[in-house]
Parts: sequence; structure tokens; C-alpha cells
Amino acid sequence: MGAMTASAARVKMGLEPRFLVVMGVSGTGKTTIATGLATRLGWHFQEGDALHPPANVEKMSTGRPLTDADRAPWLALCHDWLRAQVEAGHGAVLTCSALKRAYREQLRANGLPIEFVHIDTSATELAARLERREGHFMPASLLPSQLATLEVPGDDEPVIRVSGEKHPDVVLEDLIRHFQTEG
Ligand SMILES: Nc1ncnc2c1ncn2[C@@H]1O[C@H](COP(=O)(O)OP(=O)(O)OP(=O)(O)O)[C@@H](O)[C@H]1O
Ligand SMILES: O=C(O)[C@H](O)[C@@H](O)[C@H](O)[C@H](O)CO
Repeated sequence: MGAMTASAARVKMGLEPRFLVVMGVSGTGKTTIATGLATRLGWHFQEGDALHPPANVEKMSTGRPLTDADRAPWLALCHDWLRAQVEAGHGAVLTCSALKRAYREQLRANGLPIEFVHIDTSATELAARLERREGHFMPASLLPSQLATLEVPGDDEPVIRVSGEKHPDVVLEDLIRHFQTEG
């Protein structure tokens, strides 16, 4: 039997399109969860790291945290991608650390119906993962600044909270069940 098409998957799941930003600090599992969701649901996927200006990647690679000014053009590109997905009307998943409330507001600007999926993982587990991870520009030495910069989303923000310490398959199942329940 051939692979299920994206539209067949959507019908099978019975889910309306949603516009998700999978957020959290480096190493929390954004790419793992977002790619899993996009594949399972047949939704469009964008790796937020791929939208960083090269100077940002260079800065992080050399162990220097980004500033608000560094992040501004990147967040603008993330917002533009999200807006294009909303206009096209298909489900979409973006990875973006979205560490501060102001960044999340920038992503949601112009009334975009964005929802954040915040993956929360303990500092100890994050440090172990980043030490183990190979072939990624983000050094483990930037973890303290990531954690210090994070403003955990408030209850007044559109956020779905998940634990990054469960197996990714479990997190995916929990999220899909949540979407099915919410309609
Ligand atoms: N739930 C999990 N349990 C254990 N390991 C995980 C889990 N989720 C992700 N990982 C592993 O942790 C590392 C970081 O995951 P991932 O790259 O998805 O995080 P990220 O938030 O996208 O990171 P970054 O923002 O730095 O790109 C990877 O090696 C991944 O395989
Ligand atoms: O806002 C930031 O400081 C950055 O987006 C970082 O979070 C990295 O891009 C990402 O986590 C990759 O490791």
C-alpha cells in the first residue's frame, strides 16, 4: 500500500488546520516534536533556525548570545512565514525559541491565530542533551543565557504546555489527542 497523502492524513485525523509555534530553549526538542507533528498531520513545516541571518548563526556558534536587536529581523521572517501559512489556510508548524513575551507578540502580530507549544525540560536534562548533540551550531555553553532569557508563557497567552522529558512519541500522542479533543 502506498504512503498516505497529506490530505488523507488530515481527513483521517479530522483536524482543522492550526498554526503552531513549537517554542522553548535550545535542546528542549522543538525540531523533534515539530517535525513529528508536521509529518503525522500533513502540515507544512519550517525550521526557524534556517531563517536566522547568517550573522546570528555565526554569533551563536562562537558562544555569544543574541540580543533583542539580533533577533528582530529573524522574528520578522518567522512572522512572515506564519502569515503566509494563515493566508494559504493550511496547517503549519514552525520551530522558534520565542523566549520572550515580546517576541511571541511579534510573531502573533496582525491578529494571526498562532498557538504556542511550549516544551519545558529541566536544566539538567538540557545540559546533558546539548553536551551529547553533534553537528549543531548551538554550543552547550549558551544554555544558561537561554534559560535566563526565557519568559515562560503566561496563562493569558495561547499556549499548550508539554513536558520535554517524556519520550517524543508520547508528547506527540498527547498533542494530537489534545487537538482532537479541542476540535
Ligand atoms: N523528549 C526527548 N527525550 C530525549 N531526547 C530528546 C527529546 N527530544 C529531543 N531529544 C534530543 O535532544 C536533542 C535536542 O533536540 P532538538 O534538536 O529537537 O531540540 P531543539 O529545541 O530543536 O534544539 P535547538 O533549538 O538547539 O535547535 C536532540 O539530540 C534530540 O534527539
Ligand atoms: O533566540 C535564540 O537565542 C535562538 O533562537 C536560539 O534559541 C537558537 O536559534 C536555537 O535554540 C537553536 O539552538
